[in-house]
Amino acid sequence: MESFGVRLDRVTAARGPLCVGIDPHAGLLERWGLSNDVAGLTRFSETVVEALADRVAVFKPQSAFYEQFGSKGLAVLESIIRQLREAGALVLLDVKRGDIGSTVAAYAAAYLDPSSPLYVDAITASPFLGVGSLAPMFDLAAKNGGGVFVLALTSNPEGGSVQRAVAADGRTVAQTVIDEISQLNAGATPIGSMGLVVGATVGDTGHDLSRVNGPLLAPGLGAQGGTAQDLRTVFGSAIGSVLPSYSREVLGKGPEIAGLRAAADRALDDVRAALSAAS
Ligand SMILES: O=C(O)c1cc(=O)[nH]c(=O)n1[C@@H]1O[C@H](COP(=O)(O)O)[C@@H](O)[C@H]1O
Repeated sequence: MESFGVRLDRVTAARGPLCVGIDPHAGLLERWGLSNDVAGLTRFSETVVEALADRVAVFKPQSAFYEQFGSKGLAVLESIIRQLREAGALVLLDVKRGDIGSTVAAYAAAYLDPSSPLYVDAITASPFLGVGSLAPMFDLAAKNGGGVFVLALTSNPEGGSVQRAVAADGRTVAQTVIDEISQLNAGATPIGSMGLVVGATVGDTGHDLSRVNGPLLAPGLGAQGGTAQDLRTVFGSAIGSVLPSYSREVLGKGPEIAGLRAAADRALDDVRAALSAAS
């Protein structure tokens, strides 16, 4: 099986470096004229699939918005994961999982084992029980051509108090995460399969991202105030590995198919301009 890094490189070369988050907030459902229930969730999700599945490289459904409707919500999630993947996109499921190693192995089986109903190309993970506790995820991802995106410097204002705390060896917690993920990606070409999450809102991080050799997911664009121009400041020389991610900024332009497509095109134009200006 080809690695996630190889597959990501190919799909972003063909479709452009863009991730669209699928976050069916109650407020968005209302704006789209949909009910805040499973029927509304289904209609919303299928409209995003119809508008964008064949043109955007990566989709990041936010699991929480599906989980809140129980098994019926998860059935919708399973269905759109399948449709997005059949349309040639990669699915990065935003679940931010993390636990002790033996439990992490079960999360890995849930999302990164091809026989699972919720199998996806990659997931988000939380490293705050120790990056090493995520090893079963890294192992299963590597075995099956999957990816794991580990939180490093998140876009929310509260993140810094934990992530920028200085550990006993003088590095910040975030730099420790960055360094451990860098080791997992060492030597991979064209890019490794273990990613990091660094928010577009965090400014000049003061952290060294130069050796990650893996994809850098940048959420926080649009609704949270980050702009494509900010990416240069945040990522510096690592900007070539950035996967910019927009949710509400694109979804807010629905429910018309044309509106969603125009918003995704605009986002891609913005990030392309920012990434090429930097190279
Ligand atoms: O892991 C993430 O995707 C994530 C990390 C982070 O630091 N900040 C962040 O906003 N996210 C997610 O990215 C999405 C942002 O949505 P918008 O603000 O609408 O673009 C949400 O699903 C968040 O859960």
